[in-house]
Amino acid sequence: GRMRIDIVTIFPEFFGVLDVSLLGKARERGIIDVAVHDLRDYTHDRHRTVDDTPYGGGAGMVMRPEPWGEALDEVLTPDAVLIVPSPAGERFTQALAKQLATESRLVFACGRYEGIDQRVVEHAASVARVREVSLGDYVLNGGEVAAMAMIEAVGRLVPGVIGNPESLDEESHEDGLLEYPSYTKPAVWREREVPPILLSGNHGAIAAWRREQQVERTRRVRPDLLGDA
Ligand SMILES: COc1cccc(Cn2ccc3ccc(-c4cc(N)[nH]n4)cc32)c1
Repeated sequence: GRMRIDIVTIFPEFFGVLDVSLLGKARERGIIDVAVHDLRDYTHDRHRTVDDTPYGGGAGMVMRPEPWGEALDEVLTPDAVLIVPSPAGERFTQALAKQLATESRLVFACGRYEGIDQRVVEHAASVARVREVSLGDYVLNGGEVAAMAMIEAVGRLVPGVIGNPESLDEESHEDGLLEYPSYTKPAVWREREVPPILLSGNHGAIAAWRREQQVERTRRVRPDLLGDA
């Protein structure tokens, strides 16, 4: 397949849904191979312990380095990019998604508790490229939801996964602007009309109107994308 994705998590069942979604087709076509690994398979005690108390004190638990070391020894190859979802990571953006979509191998390390012993990331960086990535400025309970979102955002950009690739060109954040509003039949719905320009057949005027809608919507909702103050 064009891309291989390995996911290490204590909740492997969480990723079962990847079999049915859009990525399910990509997997059938052999474009994207996904393998999920249970971190507890890399523990050796009776209780399959993956966490312990934090050095220096503080609330919560930290994920032990040993199981992670053994799991990544198995899946992390030098050509891979290790993606570690984290509240303290760089922001995940469409630009990063596009960059990751060109990679042949991605490994996702999904943490829980208060995160993973930092030495795991430090060691991994001696083997492969490592990126700690945040989905946004809000706190999740673990990395699985973030990994799922990133896998979907990256997967859909891998050539052959999306049926009609031209739809990728016009979407939000593609040209740095939010997308224009979309309409379909009926022309009138609950006494609300579709903007007449869209029924005019004047494709130049329609393109101009759509661009204006993008700029206006971006200025209203996401002025930060315009570099405005
Ligand atoms: C301050 O609160 C926390 C501090 C540390 C860790 C956790 C919980 N947690 C564990 C692993 C993990 C991986 C990713 C994320 C995450 C990513 C984004 N964008 N939000 N949250 C959260 C995670 C909570």
